[in-house]
Amino acid sequence: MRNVDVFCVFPRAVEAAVRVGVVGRAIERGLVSLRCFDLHRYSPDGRIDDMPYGGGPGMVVRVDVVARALEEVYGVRAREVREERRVVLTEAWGRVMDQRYVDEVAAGPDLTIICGRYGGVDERVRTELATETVSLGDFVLSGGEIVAAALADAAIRRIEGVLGNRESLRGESFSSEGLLGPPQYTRPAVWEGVGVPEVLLSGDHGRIRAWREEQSRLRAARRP
Ligand SMILES: C[S@@+](CC[C@H](N)C(=O)[O-])C[C@H]1O[C@@H](n2cnc3c(N)ncnc32)[C@H](O)[C@@H]1O
Repeated sequence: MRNVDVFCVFPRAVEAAVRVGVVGRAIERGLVSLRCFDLHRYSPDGRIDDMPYGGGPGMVVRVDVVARALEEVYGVRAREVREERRVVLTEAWGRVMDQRYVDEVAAGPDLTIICGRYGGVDERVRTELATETVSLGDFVLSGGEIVAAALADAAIRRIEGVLGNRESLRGESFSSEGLLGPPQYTRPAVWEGVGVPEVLLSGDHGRIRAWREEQSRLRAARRP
């Protein structure tokens, strides 16, 4: 994956969250691309939602608007986009994102994320246009923009060259089975009477490594 496209109602929200820090610099350097499209631009009448068939509260994002957006951006039939790209639809009940999924996305084809809003998205977006559904967790957000930003950030930082020092990926939470990132400390060495573990000040790299491994295991075992 080198290119990430997001289709949503609030593109600036995604841009603001992703174009910062290391990921923002990677985009500026052209290592990866991020484009965020406003679905309103692709509606023939300016409306991207309509009332649900069968009645009920909450408007539904229209499949024809999403399809037209995909067609205009990619220049192929909307159904064909998923033959070339991973097309992710954000859904509260979708596959819950974890590091394994993020790594799969980073190593896979270019990414398109379609964000829902309002009462949800016409089911035909899922069945006809998307390759998969993804969730940030078992709770309901107002829209998929936060999910898109989370997935884009997490996947882009796994791309070779994005982090100055790839070493920092090793030992990170979820990078190896049964381990979480160890506790970290920095100056001051004592803050309000609470000191840093002595081993970290010892300069003994073997002991420090062993302590960190042990802490990573403990943290995983005691995870709430
Ligand atoms: C208010 S929610 C709609 C919830 C929908 N009626 C349901 O019962 O699942 C609007 C949109 O936000 C997005 N969304 C909300 N929570 C999410 C989550 N936890 N993960 C991924 N997307 C979410 C989805 O795109 C959803 O269509």
